[in-house]
Amino acid sequence: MTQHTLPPAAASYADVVDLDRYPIHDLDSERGEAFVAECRKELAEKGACNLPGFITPDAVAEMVRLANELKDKAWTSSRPHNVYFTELDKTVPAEHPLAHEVRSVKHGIANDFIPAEAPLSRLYSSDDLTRFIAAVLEKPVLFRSADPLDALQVTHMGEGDELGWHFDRSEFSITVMYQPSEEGGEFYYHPALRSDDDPNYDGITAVLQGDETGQMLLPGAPGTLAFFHGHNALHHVTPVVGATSRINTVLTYGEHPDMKLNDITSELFYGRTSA
Ligand SMILES: O=C(O)CCC(=O)C(=O)O
Ligand SMILES: [Fe+2]
Repeated sequence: MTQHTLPPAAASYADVVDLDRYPIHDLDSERGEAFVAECRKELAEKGACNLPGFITPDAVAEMVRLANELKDKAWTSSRPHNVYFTELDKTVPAEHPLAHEVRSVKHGIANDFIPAEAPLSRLYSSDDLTRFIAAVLEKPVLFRSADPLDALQVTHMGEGDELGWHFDRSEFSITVMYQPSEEGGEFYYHPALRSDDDPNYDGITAVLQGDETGQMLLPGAPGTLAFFHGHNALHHVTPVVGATSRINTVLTYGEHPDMKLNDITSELFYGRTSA
């Protein structure tokens, strides 16, 4: 790896990350390497890696303030789907994962409404964060989203909103929690419930029927950054209870540059396309 970047005080995100605890600016040092190794170990063992207090309290507070200020810009997406986000298969029994529909409702504030100087926009645009994410995921290189709407978006979930059980289309996801709801809004997952070799329809059907065996809870305190293998871990967010919105961001990365949403997905999440 190349020697790089600025000392922490000069980094454009120095006020956003607790760099004493999480030295993403110093990955080539001994403590940086040890930190990455710990993250990899947790991700391998639990299917998720949870970094509480990653984002500083001031940066969290500013993101909550911005999210509330921009709330009326949010686009509501509420289309039912199956766990794979594929066309429902009418040839299988109704309880089969290919046919079973779940409910998801969320309100997304597109990247183009969020100021470039917002704490998370500054962090997301830094190469140090991209390098850190790639290092934990053991990728030689990763690219940030190039989508004008989807790059650094902020999601609100209000009372009654939820995300139904699903597998992510992407291999992994990275989330940043700003504000949990008072009750509900909890992220549960079943690590490695399927694999490339085994679709495990019976195991998925059991979860869809309410079986909680092997279920894990990803804690979501304000300021937490979490990695999870959402492609093989079935996961959901339970309905939000109470007047406090659950507010978070899903950070998007890919192995190719110029990554953009297709028009159908862009319309679904943001009510428009960027072209
Ligand atoms: O909001 C979360 O915690 C998870 C979001 C998620 O699962 C997704 O966007 O695919
Ligand atoms: Fe997901």
